Amino acid sequence: MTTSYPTLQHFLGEELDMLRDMTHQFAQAEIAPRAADIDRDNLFPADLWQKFGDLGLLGITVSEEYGGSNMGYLAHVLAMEEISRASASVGLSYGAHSNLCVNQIFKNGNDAQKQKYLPKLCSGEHIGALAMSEPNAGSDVVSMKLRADKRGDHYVLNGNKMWITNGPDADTYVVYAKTDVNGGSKGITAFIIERGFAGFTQAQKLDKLGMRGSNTCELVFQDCAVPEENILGFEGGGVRVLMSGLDYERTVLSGGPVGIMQACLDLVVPYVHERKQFDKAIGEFQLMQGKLADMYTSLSACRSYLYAVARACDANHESRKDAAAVILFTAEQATQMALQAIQALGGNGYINEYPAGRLLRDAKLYEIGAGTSEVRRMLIGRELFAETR
Ligand SMILES: CC(C)(COP(=O)(O)OP(=O)(O)OC[C@H]1O[C@@H](n2cnc3c(N)ncnc32)[C@H](O)[C@@H]1OP(=O)(O)O)[C@@H](O)C(=O)NCCC(=O)NCCSC(=O)C1=CCCCC1
Repeated sequence: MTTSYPTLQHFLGEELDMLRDMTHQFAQAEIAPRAADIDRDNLFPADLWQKFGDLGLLGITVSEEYGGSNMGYLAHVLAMEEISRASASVGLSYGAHSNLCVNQIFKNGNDAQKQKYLPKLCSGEHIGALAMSEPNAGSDVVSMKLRADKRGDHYVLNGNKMWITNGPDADTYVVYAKTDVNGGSKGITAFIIERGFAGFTQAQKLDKLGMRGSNTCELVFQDCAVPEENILGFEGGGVRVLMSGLDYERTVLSGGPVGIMQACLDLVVPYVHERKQFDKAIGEFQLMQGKLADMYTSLSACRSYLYAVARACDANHESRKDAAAVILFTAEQATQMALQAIQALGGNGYINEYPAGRLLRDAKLYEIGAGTSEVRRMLIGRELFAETR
């Protein structure tokens, strides 16, 4: 692990260690120095996408024939963690592209769709997004209202999507719509939509509390004609695409909060050596050492759980319960750790010249996006109860 102090070694093996170190070097050199500007000025750094592509990070779960690097979910988590450690905003947009869009097309697309869309998404020529939530369908996602009516060999989409990460910047979108408004979960179908399809527009950009370099917007569909070959999976099969995708999404995105936690420690450890009060470094005080201990323990537990869940995905033993549990735990711990970082830095923690406030604002997103903490608790409890009936 490339830190200035020892952390728990995970013995990931040569290939994964190299990937983590390479991503770390790149992210610290090319992203971290820009993180404050990205946040302050709402800058989406599109120039990074080609570089991510060159490093093989965009199609990390995709096989080589479609332009991917075929390294799996633990690799994806490591990349997500190191990018988010440098800038959580960039990490979020990276995760939305590479998991929510690219991995969904790879897992659910037919060969023609994968040939058409994945090489450009994996190289960074195109940016990806996924559109699930609507103004009145957030946690209750199955109640979505975006309609897709069949007309001959195409579908006509009408309605809108809300809070779409990468929405303003993407070229390729995975979009869920109702092909049977009375069909409940069996009425949902997934489509691949391209920027530039007539009747499809990227509307108002949303002004957010955190993750400010990751653009979010509303998408509007007005008589938008989509060819039937752009159905991802099959008509009426979208809920399976959506729900199974959420399991991978929750696992991979958990690299975000873990990266934020590492960034908190990266900030606090040197600070408690440099900052002197009562004629000694504040790290000499037991109360500060207690804070360091809590932060270290929390990060190590989150990281270890996350790597175990990602390894299970790589072994085709993904679990809905653990996907929900790992993001529940890492997200809540990251928010608490960012609060600890602010407290450890005292007055400096409360001014924007230092990154502690940004880490808190960014961490909070992970208690809401990809399912709220409440939905995650409901899912874990429901699954555990059902499994032990
Ligand atoms: C858990 C939940 C709250 C509850 O669902 P219900 O009870 O309505 O649905 P239920 O009865 O659980 O299931 C429906 C069908 O689906 C099948 N299935 C379930 N899991 C799976 C699975 N793992 N694989 C395959 N099929 C599955 C299930 O069998 C059922 O089919 P059936 O109707 O019986 O034919 C669900 O809706 C949920 O999770 N919401 C949070 C959405 C949510 O997380 N957005 C976040 C969007 S925002 C976002 O992602 C980001 C935000 C910002 C950052 C980037 C990401």
